[in-house]
Amino acid sequence: MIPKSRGGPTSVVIYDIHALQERFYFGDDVLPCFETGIPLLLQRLRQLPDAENITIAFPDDGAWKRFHKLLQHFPMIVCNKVREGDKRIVRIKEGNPEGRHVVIVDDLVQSGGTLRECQKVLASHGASKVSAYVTPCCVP
Ligand SMILES: O=P(O)(O)OC[C@H]1O[C@H](OP(=O)(O)OP(=O)(O)O)[C@H](O)[C@@H]1O
Repeated sequence: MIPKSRGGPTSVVIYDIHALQERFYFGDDVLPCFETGIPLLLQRLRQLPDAENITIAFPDDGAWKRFHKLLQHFPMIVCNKVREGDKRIVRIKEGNPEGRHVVIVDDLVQSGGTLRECQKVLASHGASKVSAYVTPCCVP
């Protein structure tokens, strides 16, 4: 329960909301404001000693659609992901990780299976280092 503030509805800032319909979760006493954490990621990437060797990877089309415009000055890798029961099968659809520090950007981590499988496929195609950035993180 979020109490109303003295000035009216309380503002709640949500970073990288997973599904836009989740904004209707709040009642009239809450004013949700939508932001993205990508500027923080960009700031961090600029500080890295290998900033010139960064490639961004999206584990699936959903992540690509959401974030690619904000990261378009980096080389990119787009993957395909299919779920089979509890398994996630990730394949590279376009882009080349060879010799690159690849930063996976996704819109959610839940079990970590997608990140793990994505890391494996990037490493097996020659990525020199794999990191990940995800804003909403549901820790079971
Ligand atoms: O950490 P995990 O348990 O692997 O879950 C995280 C993944 O789940 C969602 O994708 P989903 O396969 O549901 O497809 P979507 O992109 O259409 O949401 C989300 O986009 C992540 O890629």
